[in-house]
Amino acid sequence: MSLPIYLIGARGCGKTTVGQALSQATGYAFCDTDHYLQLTTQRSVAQIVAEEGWEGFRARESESLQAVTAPATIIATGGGMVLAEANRRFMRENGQVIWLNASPDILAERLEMQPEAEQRPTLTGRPIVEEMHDVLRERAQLYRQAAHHEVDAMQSPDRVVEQILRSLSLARAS
Ligand SMILES: Nc1ncnc2c1ncn2[C@@H]1O[C@H](COP(=O)(O)OP(=O)(O)O)[C@@H](O)[C@H]1O
Ligand SMILES: O=C(O)C1=C[C@@H](OP(=O)(O)O)[C@@H](O)[C@H](O)C1
Ligand SMILES: [Mg+2]
Repeated sequence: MSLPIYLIGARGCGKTTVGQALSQATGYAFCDTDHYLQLTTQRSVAQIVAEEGWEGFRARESESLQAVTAPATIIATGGGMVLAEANRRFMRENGQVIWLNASPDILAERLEMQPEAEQRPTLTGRPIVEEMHDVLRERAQLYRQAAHHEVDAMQSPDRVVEQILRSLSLARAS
């Protein structure tokens, strides 16, 4: 059975973009937990947070992780999926977990170019560069704990896909 592949990492590291390319390269299905929530609730992340708070969003996000998990599927998670210990354990136990790692300055640069504010309401109320520094300071250890493999996400999406495929085949060979 082909285990699901979970992509984790901060906002802007490319989980959605790389996930779609990896799906093309492998023939696996593609799912994005934020898109799943948008479809099933007919609301954006910003609307869910406005109506239910971040706590409500996090509960829905954890449910979406379980709902989209299936064999032979690439799953792009939201950047905060790793905050819950149960989600970190679930991903590690049910699939291969890949951390797309990029520096806070690169992440901020990408997010400034493509903010998608309805899907990415502010987490801290601080300017984006400071926010990404704060977020990685808090979460880097959680991404590291959850991941089976870490990949440099500051390369082109095609190179990131290649590196993921290499990590997975090396893992299978060892
Ligand atoms: N490897 C990459 N190199 C350059 N830009 C990228 C890369 N990956 C993603 N991007 C860009 O960064 C932005 C956020 O990408 P996205 O896939 O939505 O990230 P995430 O799902 O991790 O938040 C998009 O504008 C996307 O085109
Ligand atoms: O980092 C976070 O806490 C979040 C990241 C977003 O997803 P992306 O990482 O796909 O941007 C989305 O789930 C939500 O706005 C919360
Ligand atoms: Mg995304």
